[in-house]
Amino acid sequence: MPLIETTGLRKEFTVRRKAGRFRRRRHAVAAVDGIDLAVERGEMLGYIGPNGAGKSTTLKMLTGVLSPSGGEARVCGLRPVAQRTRLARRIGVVFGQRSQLWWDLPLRESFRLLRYVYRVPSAEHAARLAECRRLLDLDEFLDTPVRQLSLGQRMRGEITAALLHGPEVLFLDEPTIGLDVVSKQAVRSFLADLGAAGDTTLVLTTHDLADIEKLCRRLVVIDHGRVVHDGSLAELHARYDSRRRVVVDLDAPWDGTPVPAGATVETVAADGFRVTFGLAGGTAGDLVAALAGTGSLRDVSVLEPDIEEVVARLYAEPA
Ligand SMILES: Nc1ncnc2c1ncn2[C@@H]1O[C@H](COP(=O)(O)OP(=O)(O)OP(=O)(O)O)[C@@H](O)[C@H]1O
Repeated sequence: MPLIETTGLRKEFTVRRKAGRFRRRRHAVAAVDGIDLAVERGEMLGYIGPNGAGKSTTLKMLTGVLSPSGGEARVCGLRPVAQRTRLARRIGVVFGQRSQLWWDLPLRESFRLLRYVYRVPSAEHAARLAECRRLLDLDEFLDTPVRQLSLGQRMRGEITAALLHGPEVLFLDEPTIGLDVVSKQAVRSFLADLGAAGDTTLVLTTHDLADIEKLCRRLVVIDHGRVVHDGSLAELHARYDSRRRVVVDLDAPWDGTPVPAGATVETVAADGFRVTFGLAGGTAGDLVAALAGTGSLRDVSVLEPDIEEVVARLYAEPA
């Protein structure tokens, strides 16, 4: 049975819109418009989409913060709103905008209090905390009040706080937003290792494409509250015919040597000494072997398809 399952999940908000000079009329707007989703244990799911697509609203319904207007959701076999307290013991939540730490207390004290909130056995709590301290480098600021932590330090604290009770699912809403390059990398590698260990199912929303590349084996893309893609990043590239590129530097200007099927010349630069090929099929090895036969091959680099390009194309498609 999937660990997370939704059928026809919907959320409508009522908004007031101008209707004439002084009048306002109420309108129902579907922020989430019929989402069917099944996530198996151990998956690392990227839940992405443009601004206002309905990502946070979905996560709020899955974590029991918001009641759906229609459809069904089950997380760990529980109904998120009706069984919110039981669910809280089985999931961890990291929402960039909201903190689960005590603002005036040192980080260490927040962690201690969370042990009582979730009634975690002392040895389990100590073991998980020790691991997070080591992997997320917490020791330097463990005794600092939360209000004095930098954003990157606080995020590492939030992730630890969400994991101390050993949740089966970790929901993260924009976990790397606003972090500097070093903190981003620390958070990403930690989450990658956590996901790879296989015990924790990760669901994250992000606008950072590097998060997606590093963390999400499966991508669910939503737009206007509906799923517009569900599959791996590789499938997304295949759908948009993304190409790998091979850039070669030559000892003599390019003379139009025949290349294997699937390879096409995209650009010729540096007076013919640098050629970029697009690879729609075949391997970079076949192309390089063909070029090596000319005797003028000096250097080769292979560029993976550009995720930015493919996601921009996907977001630009009408829902
Ligand atoms: N409490 C609310 N009342 C009215 N409308 C809301 C409310 N919360 C969200 N919305 C609307 O629902 C839609 C989806 O919002 P949501 O926050 O889920 O999007 P998102 O995909 O998380 O966006 P972002 O990437 O910008 O965070 C938006 O049009 C938003 O304005």
